[in-house]
Amino acid sequence: MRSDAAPRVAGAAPGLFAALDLTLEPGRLTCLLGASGVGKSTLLRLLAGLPTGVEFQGTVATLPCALMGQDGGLFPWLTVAQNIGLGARLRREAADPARIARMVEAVGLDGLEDRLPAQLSGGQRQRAALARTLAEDRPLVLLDEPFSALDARLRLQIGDMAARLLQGTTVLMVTHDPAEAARLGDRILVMTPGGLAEHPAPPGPVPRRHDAPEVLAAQAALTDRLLA
Ligand SMILES: Nc1ncnc2c1ncn2[C@@H]1O[C@H](COP(=O)(O)OP(=O)(O)OP(=O)(O)O)[C@@H](O)[C@H]1O
Repeated sequence: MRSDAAPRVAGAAPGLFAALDLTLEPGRLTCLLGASGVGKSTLLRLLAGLPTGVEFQGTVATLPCALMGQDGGLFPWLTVAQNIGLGARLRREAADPARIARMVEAVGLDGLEDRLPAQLSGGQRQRAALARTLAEDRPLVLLDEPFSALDARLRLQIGDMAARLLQGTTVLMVTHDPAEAARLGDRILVMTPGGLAEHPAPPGPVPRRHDAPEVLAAQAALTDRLLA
């Protein structure tokens, strides 16, 4: 879903990160990288209006959003299809079976619709959680390492698919993978305890080819930056 409003987080979390000012570009996919524990998930939760467990002094302006957290958040007693349609059910809207079927197909879970999360592999669970997030069609989508459990081939396929489906949506995606950021980020940000820094994204629309020279160069530069 499109929106011209720009979500923004401005403020500091004492002991975690210094004052930062993040304004997301409407309709663009922003990738956020940074060391473990620096506060990336905290930023997502602030934008989602959820408790963070840390003190935050500042302001948040956000939009109705869909958040895919690191644990996926699937309900164990609901099937894959029921989990994907859960948002509609919670809003007391009729679930749209055609939309659910499209999402199941998009993440390659055909035939597994009636399984419970415990009957799926870790990567399949992650794909089900992604399908649920994409099915929500919110103007802001927050993804916390959405492809971390996937093998290299699925990472490319599902990442490309998600970037296409989310075209025009404002997205903040946390990833630890410089290659993913170089392929999928319209904009790339690196978070440190000192705040946020812009890293130049390769040219061209996302998803970019994984082996394009500019993408490989951006991946290498980003890796160097994260190792510094
Ligand atoms: N509910 C909570 N209560 C107390 N502290 C928390 C809570 N959630 C997170 N923290 C702390 O806040 C800090 C930032 O956590 P956060 O999950 O935002 O980091 P992250 O950058 O997303 O890390 P990772 O890349 O490992 O997922 C960590 O030191 C963490 O221990």
